[in-house]
Amino acid sequence: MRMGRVKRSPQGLVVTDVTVSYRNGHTALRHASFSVPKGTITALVGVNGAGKSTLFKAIMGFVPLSGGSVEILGMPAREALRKNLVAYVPQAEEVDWSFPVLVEDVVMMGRYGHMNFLRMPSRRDRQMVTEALRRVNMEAFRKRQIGELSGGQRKRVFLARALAQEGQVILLDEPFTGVDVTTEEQIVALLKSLRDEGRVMLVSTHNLGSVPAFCDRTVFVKGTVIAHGRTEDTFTEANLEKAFGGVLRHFILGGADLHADDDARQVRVMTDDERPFVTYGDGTTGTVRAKPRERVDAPGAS
Ligand SMILES: Nc1ncnc2c1ncn2[C@@H]1O[C@H](COP(=O)(O)OP(=O)(O)OP(=O)(O)O)[C@@H](O)[C@H]1O
Repeated sequence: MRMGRVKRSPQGLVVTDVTVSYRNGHTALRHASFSVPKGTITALVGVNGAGKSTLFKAIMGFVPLSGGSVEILGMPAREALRKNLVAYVPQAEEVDWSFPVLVEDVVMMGRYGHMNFLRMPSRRDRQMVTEALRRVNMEAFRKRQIGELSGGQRKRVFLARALAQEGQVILLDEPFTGVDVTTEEQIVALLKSLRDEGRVMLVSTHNLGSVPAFCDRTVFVKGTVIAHGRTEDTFTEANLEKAFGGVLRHFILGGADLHADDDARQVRVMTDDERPFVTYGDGTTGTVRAKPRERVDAPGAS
């Protein structure tokens, strides 16, 4: 009797030895490798220009790879993209907001890949759009022009488009930039519920403080992947130093306890088990005071 093949449970995303060079000859990523299991939220962190967006573009097939490969849900990236399994929520700057289009139309774009060439929305398509708008709390805005919305509302609309697409792998480029605390909390809650459905979320962010609070895994990027793995193992002072180097100041690690502190201009981030504390410029140390509603961006954040 022949034994059936043992089917491995597929990884969410496997990036192997990826190199990307732009047409001007600049190599933005060299030999980048990491993997992410299904049902996880992964943070992609690094300074401006580290290559985070390039990594997203490489996964989406927007830029050609000069080397390496990307596997998504156990299949080559091209196949997963063709099957509409990957959704991308771009940075706000990449979108032309003057283009006159209604919120519901933007979300319906997520359904295009599921429609035939005539692009006539079916009842199911319309239901999916309504459901997606409901999940991001934007139903009331469906007839508004996208250009009339606030930054946080636009983010939610693009997240709704990803949901309408039924993306199993969702790439979010800086979802918290220009977003108020309540919207950030709503987005985080939504990402957690999507994770519990077994989806894969990759989130590039400057807001290092919130990473330990909701990201299961962290990928540190600096022209390549310098560290990756479970957040509790990788979110260490050594990796933060490597990724953010000498510019590591003006922010304090501490998950929900993150706070800005005028006295802490020359902060070094230290982690003491799970309880972070800070060392000030003058060498004194302190524990982190709770001030959870404050956002502190890494240096160089736009
Ligand atoms: N189209 C392009 N042509 C040439 N070089 C580019 C192009 N896009 C990005 N780069 C360069 O590649 C490097 C990585 O850029 P990328 O946008 O991936 O960084 P990032 O980590 O996403 O930065 P940010 O946090 O500012 O969004 C930078 O040095 C950038 O100048």
